[in-house]
Amino acid sequence: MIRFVDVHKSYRVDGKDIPALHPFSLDISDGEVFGIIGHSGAGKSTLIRLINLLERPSGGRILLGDTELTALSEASLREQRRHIGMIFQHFNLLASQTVADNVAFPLRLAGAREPATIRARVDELLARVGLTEHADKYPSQLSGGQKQRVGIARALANRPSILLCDEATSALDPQTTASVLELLAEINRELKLTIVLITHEMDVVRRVCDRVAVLDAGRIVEHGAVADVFLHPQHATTRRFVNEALPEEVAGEQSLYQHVPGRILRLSFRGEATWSPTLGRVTRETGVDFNILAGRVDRIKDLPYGQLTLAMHGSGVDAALQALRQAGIEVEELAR
Ligand SMILES: Nc1ncnc2c1ncn2[C@@H]1O[C@H](COP(=O)(O)OP(=O)(O)OP(=O)(O)O)[C@@H](O)[C@H]1O
Repeated sequence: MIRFVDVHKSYRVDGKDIPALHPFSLDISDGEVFGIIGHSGAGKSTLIRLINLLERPSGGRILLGDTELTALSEASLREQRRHIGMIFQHFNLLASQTVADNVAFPLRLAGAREPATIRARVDELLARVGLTEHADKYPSQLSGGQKQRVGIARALANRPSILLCDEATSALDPQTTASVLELLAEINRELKLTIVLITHEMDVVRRVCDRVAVLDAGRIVEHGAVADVFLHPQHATTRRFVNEALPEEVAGEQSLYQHVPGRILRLSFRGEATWSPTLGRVTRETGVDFNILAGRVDRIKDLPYGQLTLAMHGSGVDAALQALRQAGIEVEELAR
């Protein structure tokens, strides 16, 4: 468990303390993928760098399990940091060293000396990230996605229990982003390590995170399970992020439907409800008619979900909405 207790952080600029993170408390559970999303300047990098005390908090306590990081000596803190790996937006690889040597670097730093032992561990790590063939290349000979895979192998070298990802896919194209996120999800599943990632893209959160915190101007304005936050965003900032990840019709842009007759509804299906023919059954039973204005069926991590925007007609609409809700479908009325 990573635990923040009444933590806050200010930076001293021109003799004045400027708050970057207002006081907050937050728990991140072992083995989860936790996303922190926010616009530029919201405080994401500050927050993630507090976890390994690359930034020291101005107040409050940070704990890893039972260990209070904020109370440790420099030597003990160095030891604790071995349990925390980190990957970066711009990879931060050593340009003059081969892929294998980049991955070996933290092993040597931690005291490994035996070449055969180092080589065996590097081979294992490169196999995990799919770069066995590239061991003797230099970073300049790799694509962005391959560089980030080297970064991941390097971060895993000393078997950390926490992996911090600082905008790890922001410099990558969508397809490469998807494959790096898939690798992170696999690592989380198989090695059971906790992943904390910061991003400004809701789609990254949707694909890999279990829970998310939304940061806005140094405050956590919303946090919870990704499915809850994604399907029912409460705060204006969260809504903007979610809507960026959706076609505007599904996002429920009300102006789009001003001239559409009927009651405009958005239905959200989660899990098994996504696959059952509830809408057909309910409309038949209540005698209502509907037309589909927009829709999307996708996944939030491993959870299938669907969102449909409909116009519904007929005297049985209220009964239909009640039956849909009873069947576990979430219904919002956008306009009537
Ligand atoms: N070393 C520093 N000295 C002074 N101010 C800083 C320092 N680092 C960050 N800040 C300020 O703290 C606030 C939060 O910055 P932070 O980098 O944590 O945000 P962010 O959400 O990660 O932004 P970005 O996505 O642009 O990296 C900003 O106003 C920033 O200018």
